[in-house]
Amino acid sequence: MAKRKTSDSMELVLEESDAGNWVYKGEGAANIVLGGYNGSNPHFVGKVIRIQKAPRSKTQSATTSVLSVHENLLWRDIEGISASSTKEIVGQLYVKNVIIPLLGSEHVDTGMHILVSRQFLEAVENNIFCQRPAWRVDASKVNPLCDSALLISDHSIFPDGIVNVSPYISVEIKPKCGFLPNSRFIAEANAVKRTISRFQMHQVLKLHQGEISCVSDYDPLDLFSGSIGKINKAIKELFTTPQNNFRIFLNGSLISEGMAGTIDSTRSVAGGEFEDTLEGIIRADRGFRLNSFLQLVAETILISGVLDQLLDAQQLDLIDIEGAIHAYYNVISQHCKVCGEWGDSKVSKRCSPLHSLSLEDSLKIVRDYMIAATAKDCSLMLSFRPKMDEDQMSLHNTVYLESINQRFDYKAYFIDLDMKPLKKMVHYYELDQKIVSCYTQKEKMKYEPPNLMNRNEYEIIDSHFNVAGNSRDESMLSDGP
Ligand SMILES: O=P(O)(O)O[C@@H]1[C@@H](OP(=O)(O)O)[C@H](OP(=O)(O)O)[C@H](O)[C@H](OP(=O)(O)O)[C@H]1OP(=O)(O)O
Ligand SMILES: Nc1ncnc2c1ncn2[C@@H]1O[C@H](COP(=O)(O)OP(=O)(O)OP(=O)(O)O)[C@@H](O)[C@H]1O
Ligand SMILES: [Zn+2]
Repeated sequence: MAKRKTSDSMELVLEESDAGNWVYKGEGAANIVLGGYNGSNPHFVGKVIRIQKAPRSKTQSATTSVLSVHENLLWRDIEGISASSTKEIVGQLYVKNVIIPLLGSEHVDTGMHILVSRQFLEAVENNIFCQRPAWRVDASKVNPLCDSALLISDHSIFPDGIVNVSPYISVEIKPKCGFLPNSRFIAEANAVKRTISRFQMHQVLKLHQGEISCVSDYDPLDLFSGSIGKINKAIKELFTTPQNNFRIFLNGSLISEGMAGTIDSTRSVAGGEFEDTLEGIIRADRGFRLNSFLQLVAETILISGVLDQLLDAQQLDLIDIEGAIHAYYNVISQHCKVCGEWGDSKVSKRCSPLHSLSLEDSLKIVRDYMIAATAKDCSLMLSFRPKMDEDQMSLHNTVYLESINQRFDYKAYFIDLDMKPLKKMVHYYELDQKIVSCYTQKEKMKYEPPNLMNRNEYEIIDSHFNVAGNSRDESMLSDGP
């Protein structure tokens, strides 16, 4: 490992020979995460490194600027943002100045910027190839042209400096949007958005497009409800159909089978096997541990209140994408394509006042929408360790599970708090319309027997929703200006 002098500090540089000290931990659409460091540098113990990915379909260039002109305008109040030379630095400033004031510093880790050599990235790419889900490999690779990465605490472990005598267990939950929109800019044809959660409707589109093989009964509205019964139900549903919304780690290693980034995981771990895993963590008889564990997760969500702030941040999306899209066109000073398509209709008339807003007001609407988008897509990591000595002082919060009379230390951290690219606004609008219209069509089919339906209606859905091809567009993960 080398050290390189930068303008204001000495930074660590990860070289080719360091790659073997890290193991694959997981990935999302935009980043690959390595952990389990087994080298000799104490800076890296208990940490993960988060490395940008690049879509295979796009030629990468090292010279594109980090933020576009309009993004610089949108985020100009974040000190130092326009001078930031890498995505990681922009990301850190965003977390520090925008996200932490909303979610609190207790549950957020800004991480540290480190340098990585191209040889390090290429060696990582080779080393982790076999562990990555095939569909992620097809879509993207480690971006060989980024020269920095983010070093963050591994939130799936309990690093105390004390030798760990007791095992610990962590869950990662991607809660998604926990409220129903109530904006007057929602078209009447889309009124269903006011009563059914976006997650539930999106499941129908994902099923239709072949991204999942069965729909999940998880509903974010339950998870965010503040009612223990509903939170319990949400956690059970997440365990039953985890998809990419629920993962389990034992002593820092992923144990929920086949889930490392796969979107279609129908079951996390075999119930019986998991009962054995929980021995030594949950003080209950075999057969009762799983239920207690799921209860523990639900209780912790309730007593920690950690989702309350997240919900407030999500609700910065005040006027829904059907309103915010118009403010977006004001910000980029372009003719509004949505109003253009609606022509002289009722909807267009309802939304046209949005085009008379000042630039400042339009910027605020779009900024708040983008922040809410981050809050709707982040994940929560909850880690638990049984308290062996009830009287022992703890550095962590504790939770008491009455049903089994047992106390646990716990930690709660949000991960994946990335700034979303501004150009995604158009995608957000289009996806929203697709989700609602697919859901509405499918509901209609439920009540109208197929033989009475006009054949054209099926054709319209299939051509519109591209049944054969999976329409997930990972080109969005690298944002050009
Ligand atoms: O639009 P959504 O709700 O499908 O969310 C996307 C996620 O899909 P999913 O949670 O499976 O539905 C999607 O997750 P997956 O790739 O499906 O695991 C990403 O998190 C994506 O964000 P980004 O492009 O990496 O910044 C997410 O995009 P954003 O909407 O957060 O920008
Ligand atoms: N600080 C951390 N501690 C432990 N595990 C982590 C940490 N950060 C990320 N991970 C693991 O790596 C996976 C991918 O990370 P992350 O969600 O940040 O990727 P992403 O590409 O930004 O995701 P998305 O698809 O939502 O954009 C996570 O799902 C989690 O399992
Ligand atoms: Zn408009």
